[in-house]
Amino acid sequence: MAKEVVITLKDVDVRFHEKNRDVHAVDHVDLTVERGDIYGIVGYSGAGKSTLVRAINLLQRPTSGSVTVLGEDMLALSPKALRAERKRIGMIFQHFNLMNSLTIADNVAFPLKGLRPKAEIQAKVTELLELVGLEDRATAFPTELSGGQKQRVGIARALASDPEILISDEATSALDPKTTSAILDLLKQLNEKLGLTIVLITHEMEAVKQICNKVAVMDEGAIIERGSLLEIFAKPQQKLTKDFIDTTIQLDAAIESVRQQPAVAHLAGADQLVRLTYLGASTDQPLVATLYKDFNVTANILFGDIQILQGTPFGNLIVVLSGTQADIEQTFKYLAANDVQVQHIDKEA
Ligand SMILES: Nc1ncnc2c1ncn2[C@@H]1O[C@H](COP(=O)(O)OP(=O)(O)OP(=O)(O)O)[C@@H](O)[C@H]1O
Repeated sequence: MAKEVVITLKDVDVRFHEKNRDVHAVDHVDLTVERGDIYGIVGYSGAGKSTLVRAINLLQRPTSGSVTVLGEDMLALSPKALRAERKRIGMIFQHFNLMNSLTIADNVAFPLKGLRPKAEIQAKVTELLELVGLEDRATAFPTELSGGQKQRVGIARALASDPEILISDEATSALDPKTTSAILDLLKQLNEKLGLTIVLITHEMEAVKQICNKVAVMDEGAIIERGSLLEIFAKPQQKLTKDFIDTTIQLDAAIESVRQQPAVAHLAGADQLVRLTYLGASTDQPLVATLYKDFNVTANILFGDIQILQGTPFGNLIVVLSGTQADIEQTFKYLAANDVQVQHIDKEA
């Protein structure tokens, strides 16, 4: 059964006119998000990610295009109806945006103030603080908390009105890697437990890799590539996408150190230094064994990295292939037929 679409952006364009420059921040973007997705939007600073996601709840009105969220044509709503609709779309930010003069409990209660009876709000706040693991910090103030704890408060506050969608705008960018990972785990739990749909914008492919099921890559206001996480990691088409993926395996550093190894300095005859990338059932050992058994080509593994993406192995090997030129060519054909990507690496930088 097709999943319910909860966000549809059609031909969304955002332009800013400033005194000395015109900025085309979002360039005719189409985007479809289904219920239960954790949709990552990755791109460098200035790519237009924030502007794009702010168009979802109309914090940023598009210059043109249409925005449909949870069945509502957002641009057609009255100010009152838009306020109500925004309650269904929570948002968390890089710098948490907490009020330092209020306790943690009051920060979380803030969006509900005056909308529900006090006792009900109190019960809701207790429930939310439990959900994010901060039940014992209700009376503390934001300045007494670590960055990770502050983001947990941000998440609890964003969930106060029981939104169906959560927009995360670089929510882990100010956090160290361990805390980032814990916050991402929390988002994943909330996605599973509450059925929350999440749109996560980030400049870190590592964050996308950890929890997203879909990803779009943004550059200069446009989405240049998109697909399921596995599709994108298995067969990235654009150079920028490949660069982002390579950051998750620290490939540049690996190539650098591989180039120092004697096996590379003394490559013989037809020997080739290549990177093999594969996703799925084939693992490095059968692959390497097959190359030898069927093609007489040995693969000397100089670097190996295997990660599990949504339960599927994603492998990257840097190997020296040794054999006759003809055998190596047969090997490349075999690898291509088996969906193993081959990338040649120069032995010198
Ligand atoms: N209100 C605004 N007025 C003028 N220009 C803006 C405005 N908001 C964003 N821009 C410009 O639009 C472009 C895209 O910015 P945006 O913040 O959406 O990018 P981003 O990918 O989210 O980057 P970052 O992570 O640095 O925020 C940038 O050139 C930015 O300077």
